[in-house]
Amino acid sequence: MQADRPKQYLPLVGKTVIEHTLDCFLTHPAVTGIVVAVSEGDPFWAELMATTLNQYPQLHTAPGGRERSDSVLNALDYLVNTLQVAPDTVVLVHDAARPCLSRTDLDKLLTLGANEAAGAILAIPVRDTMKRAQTGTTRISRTEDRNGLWHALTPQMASLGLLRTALADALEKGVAVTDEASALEHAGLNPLLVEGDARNLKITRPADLALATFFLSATP
Ligand SMILES: Nc1ccn([C@@H]2O[C@H](COP(=O)(O)OP(=O)(O)OP(=O)(O)O)[C@@H](O)[C@H]2O)c(=O)n1
Ligand SMILES: C[C@](O)(CO)[C@H](O)COP(=O)(O)O
Repeated sequence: MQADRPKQYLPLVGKTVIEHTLDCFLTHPAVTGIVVAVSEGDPFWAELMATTLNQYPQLHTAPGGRERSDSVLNALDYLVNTLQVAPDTVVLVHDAARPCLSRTDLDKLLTLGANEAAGAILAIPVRDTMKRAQTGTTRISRTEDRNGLWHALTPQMASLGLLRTALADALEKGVAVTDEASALEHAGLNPLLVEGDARNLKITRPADLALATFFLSATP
């Protein structure tokens, strides 16, 4: 992001990226608690927790990890060990860098995923023609069949006990898990794909911040 601070603390339409991300969950009646995984001694998070976020008792902090999957496991451990949350409780894992999640998409996931023992995730079908590059080059090797290909988004939803066991097992075996569904897949499960809105983008490049500004300004 070429920025002077981690991207989740960059300003976006009147507050920080992470405050927008949290909004959707802080205001949802079905969300009884939120655990945010942050690096130890993160001064930006400490400042938010001491000011704008200090009015939310349902907000908790767990230690961040080296990779995304380590942070997620730490947050799940915190739910079990510190908050004593029951294993059959439904959890949603969401990227701090996705500040444009809509209430409509969150409700759709909660509704369609409610009876899914294998979990459910927001995703969008691939629309463009997909090219496979020759290894290590920018030259096309072939065109891939896009039928049945989806972009994985977040939130990703599963029961706490199931996800924690699957994630811990995958990490122990050195399996690359870039999202929660990967861990569930590794456990032999087939989570449900719930079609979401492409506006739920992940802030990765400066242009994404401009898009997020547009989406959040256009949506009341
Ligand atoms: N050690 C890490 C890395 C990432 N994340 C979470 O995973 C989300 C998605 O990761 P991404 O934004 O892709 O992470 P980066 O490593 O910052 O990648 P990028 O190069 O895309 O900016 C982040 O928003 C953050 O919520 C985390 O909790 N712990
Ligand atoms: C979880 C995720 O946002 C789904 O698209 C993505 O996998 C995060 O991966 P990254 O490797 O941390 O960018």
